[in-house]
Formats: sequence, structure tokens, C-alpha cells
Amino acid sequence: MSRMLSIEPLTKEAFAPFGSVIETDRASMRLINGGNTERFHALARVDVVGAGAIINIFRGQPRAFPYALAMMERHPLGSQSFSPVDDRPWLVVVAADEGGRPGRPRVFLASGRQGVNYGRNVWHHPLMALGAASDFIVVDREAPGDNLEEFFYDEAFVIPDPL
Ligand SMILES: NC(=O)N[C@@H](O)C(=O)O
Ligand code: NI
Repeated sequence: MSRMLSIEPLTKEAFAPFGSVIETDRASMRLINGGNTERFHALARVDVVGAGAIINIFRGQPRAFPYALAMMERHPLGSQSFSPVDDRPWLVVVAADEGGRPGRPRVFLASGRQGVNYGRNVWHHPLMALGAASDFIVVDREAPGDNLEEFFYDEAFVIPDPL
């Protein structure tokens, strides 16, 4: 099978096995503040084991393409969410677990208005910004504890230029 990966649009349905998509949608909306504000409620849930959740900003430098995807990681003790600040598209790369290692990666193109919450212990690639340095609000787990597991493929996959 080819090592060249295809790129899919990010949808709630396609991403469901890996976590949640954080985006405004009518189904989750409730009016608050006397009708002044639309609350898009409970788009994702923070899942941390034995520690608190923290809110961070990650500033990712743009990745260069074609990109050799050699590794994946996961966080056994906590979920991790990324929400873009700059309204710029970015890439989300995840994989199913196959006997303790990631299977073939799936690559999703996220819009600048879509974030994701990786479920706890879900294989993913570290942040992949596109085009320019991009900020993301990241909610994940406060240390301590070994909350990072990395896996390196025998042969890299290739992500073509998504833009
Ligand atoms: N290491 C770190 O905090 N970042 C990664 O977890 C990531 O998914 O980008
Ligand atoms: Ni991570």
C-alpha cells in the first residue's frame, strides 16, 4: 500500500473515533445572557487523570510539504484540545490503535474555525500549522506523570501539500 496519505475534510462524523470537533453548530447552541450570546454548549469534554486541566497557547511554525510523517504520539493520562486563534487552516493527523501501536495515519484538513479534542490515549501527530506561524488555545493535562508516548514508524508516510 502506498505511503502517500490522502487528505480528508474534517467532519464530526469522520473524526468521531478519535475525539470531538470543536466548531459552532446549531444543535449545540443555546441562547444566554438575555439573548445577547449564543452558547455552543459542551462541544468536547476534558478528560484528565490524577491532575488538573490547564489552558495553554501553542504557537506552531508552519510545516513544509511534502511532509515526511515518521512518528505519532499519544497522551495516556489526558485528552488534548487545539483551537485555532488565527482563522487559518491546519492539519489534524490521527490513527487508530493497533495492538499498542498506531495504524495508518488519517489526515484531516481543518478550517481556521475548527478545533479538535483528541480523546485520552488517542494517537495523533504533534501540531501541524499551515502557511504561517499560528496560535492555538490548547487544553490538556497539568504534569506530573509520564503523559507522552511516542511511536516511530519503520518507514515514513508522506503528506502532500494540502493547500
Ligand atoms: N508536546 C506537546 O505538548 N505537544 C504535543 O502534545 C502536540 O500534540 O502538539
Ligand atoms: Ni499531543
